[in-house]
Amino acid sequence: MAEYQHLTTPTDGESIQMTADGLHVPDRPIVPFIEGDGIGPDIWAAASRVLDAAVEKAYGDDRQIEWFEVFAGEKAHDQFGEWLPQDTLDAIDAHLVAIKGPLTTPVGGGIRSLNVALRQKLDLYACVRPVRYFTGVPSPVKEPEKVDMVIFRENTEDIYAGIEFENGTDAAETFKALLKEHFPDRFQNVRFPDTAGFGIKPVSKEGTERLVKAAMDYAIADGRDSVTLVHKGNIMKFTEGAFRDWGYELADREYGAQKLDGGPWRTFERDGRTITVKDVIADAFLQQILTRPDEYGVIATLNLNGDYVSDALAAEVGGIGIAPGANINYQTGKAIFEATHGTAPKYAGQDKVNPSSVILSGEMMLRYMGWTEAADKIIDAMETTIQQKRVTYDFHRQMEGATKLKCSEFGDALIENM
Ligand SMILES: NC(=O)C1=CN([C@@H]2O[C@H](COP(=O)(O)OP(=O)(O)OC[C@H]3O[C@@H](n4cnc5c(N)ncnc54)[C@H](OP(=O)(O)O)[C@@H]3O)[C@@H](O)[C@H]2O)C=CC1
Ligand SMILES: O=C(O)CCC(=O)C(=O)O
Ligand SMILES: [Mg+2]
Repeated sequence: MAEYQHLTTPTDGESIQMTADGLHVPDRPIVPFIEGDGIGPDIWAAASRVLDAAVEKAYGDDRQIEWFEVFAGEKAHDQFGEWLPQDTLDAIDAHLVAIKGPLTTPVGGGIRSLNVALRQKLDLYACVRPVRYFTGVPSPVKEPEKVDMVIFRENTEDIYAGIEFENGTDAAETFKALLKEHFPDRFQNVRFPDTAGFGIKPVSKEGTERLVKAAMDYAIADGRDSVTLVHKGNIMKFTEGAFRDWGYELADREYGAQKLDGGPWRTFERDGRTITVKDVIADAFLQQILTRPDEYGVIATLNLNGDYVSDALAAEVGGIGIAPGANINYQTGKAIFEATHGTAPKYAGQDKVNPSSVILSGEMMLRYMGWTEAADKIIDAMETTIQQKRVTYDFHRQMEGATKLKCSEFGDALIENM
């Protein structure tokens, strides 16, 4: 058992473990949670009640989650003087599956993203964000029901690796000198070298392959008919372009994909189905998900593209109030489930925002744990409650004749509808 400086493991319950046969989930698993900053406490209060109710309604007394609070962000800083205590990493490491609320990242200076740090330190390389439509949700597009995609966003590389040099610092001067000495042709492309800051974007073959493999395996298991590599490889040839090429090579080598005539697209057969592996440049993709969303199923993309695409796609099906996600390492089984949105600080403490993103992240977590009956209860309750037009402010402002509920009341409505 992990030794903690400030935490005490719950005495009831057991850890989830990874075995040769996959995840072993006891009937009373200990699941660490981070409440989060800003709206975190509001949405977590509603979400934890909904998750407990779903488990109870599905399994009675036979199963129960033993919640284990761990700390990051402002709460950790206030209590322990640290933004991301080692205890928290150790607890998630030991219990494998965790769920978190959003954590604040200041723009410009200050701490780097704790959200990104958690993903990188635990090597949770796949950020999985399903985007689907619930009937009745207000949408800015004409046929939102055609949006049904699952984004696989690479979570550990790209510009998020944090290799940046701030203009005016010694580090930036050293980096500039190195660039000037060793790569004078590239240095001369720096338009204003005296004041430029720099960022480096690592993208590797291994990093690409494990992410694309996760997307391909998901497409096979979930009965999807395409995997699309989304990149900006025309401009960033050796990072985003390489992502595309390595993705196609993996499809050929590991899945037996065969090139179609006249282009780079491939197909392969699985379980009597043809799965297409294709690619699209990120800017074109962003317009096509508005004009022809039904042409896309599983999306594999790099870290920054995945961040942009997640919010853009969420907007088509009601916004980031209903956009769940998971950060997963499919080899170790470690996973942290979290909403796509952030801390929405202007709404903090008002019991106002939509808790659906974190509730649906919890639904993904239950499914990941194999507790599908409880997960199904959440989906059914979500469908019923939205069709009853009982919604939070974000949907209410765009819906005719809806009843506006507080965050906690929306949680109550879901429980009532289970
Ligand atoms: N994984 C994480 O923990 C993430 C953390 N962040 C961090 O969060 C902070 C704030 O970021 P910001 O750019 O404002 O983005 P946010 O996602 O926090 O909020 C942007 C807008 O999205 C809408 N929104 C967000 N959450 C909900 C919800 N639960 N229900 C309904 N609407 C919602 C609100 O729209 P409206 O104003 O229209 O009502 C809100 O103003 C930053 O520090 C950022 O770094 C950001 C993303 C992810
Ligand atoms: O870490 C952050 O503050 C932002 C992260 C983010 O936007 C995301 O993961 O979608
Ligand atoms: Mg984001």
